[in-house]
Amino acid sequence: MIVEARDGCRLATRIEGPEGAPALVLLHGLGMDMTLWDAVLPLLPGDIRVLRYDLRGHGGSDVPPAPYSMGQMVSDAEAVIEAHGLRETVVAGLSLGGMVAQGLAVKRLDLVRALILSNTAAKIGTPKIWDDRIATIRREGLAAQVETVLDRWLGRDARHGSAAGRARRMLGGTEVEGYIGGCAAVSGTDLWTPVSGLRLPVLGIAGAEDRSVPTDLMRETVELIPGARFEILRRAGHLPPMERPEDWAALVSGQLRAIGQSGGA
Ligand SMILES: O=C(O)CC1=CCC(=O)O1
Repeated sequence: MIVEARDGCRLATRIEGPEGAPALVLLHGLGMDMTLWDAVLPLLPGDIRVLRYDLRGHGGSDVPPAPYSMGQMVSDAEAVIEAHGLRETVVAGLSLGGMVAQGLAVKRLDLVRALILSNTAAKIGTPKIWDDRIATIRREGLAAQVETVLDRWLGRDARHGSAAGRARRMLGGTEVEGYIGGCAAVSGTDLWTPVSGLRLPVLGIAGAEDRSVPTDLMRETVELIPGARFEILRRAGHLPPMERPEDWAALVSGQLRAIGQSGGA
């Protein structure tokens, strides 16, 4: 289903699972698309509804001219969740998607019952780092940067396996304008203060070999929220849902059960 955002940007969405069941919303990261979740979907409990979509500028969604703001991306998430008639969802976001998830919880707690934050933080990098990256991509194109990004994303085990091929396809399929738009959204985001005011169940999942969002950076964000649980996946980089789908899905399934969103299987 296509959902139109407030500014007319058309977002490609997909929903699966039993109607009326508690919902899990999946938000991918920069240079990715909703196929990030393909390997974990069959491993999640059968009694939840799973909604995923391609962020603006990514996958099958429209690619408006850069830059994009975090406000726009949070508003997109609101539009997608509301268009599917959902409330009180569990929102799981990875990297840029995790920033959108945090921003959504700050703005619309009625839509967010719990957060699963994967390989993300309240603030990632510095404006200088992102400005440099944007300038490089504008100059050289994204194709020239694919191997550099994959090197940052993937843990040692995944570099030569099937996950590398799938990650390369996602990144290679991303348009320069969409990637740069997403870089600008990350660059302009610092959720440190508002996230420290959040009170809801949170599971943080880091990859021990993540070179994009190191475990300590992620831990600092998770520790802002009292009671949050933090897990580090061994032998995983920035894309555990692709690199370690069984481990990532087991953590998420356990959390869904712990907060009463799933009865099991
Ligand atoms: O591409 C990267 O290096 C890491 C990243 C930061 C935000 C995001 O979504 O990806």
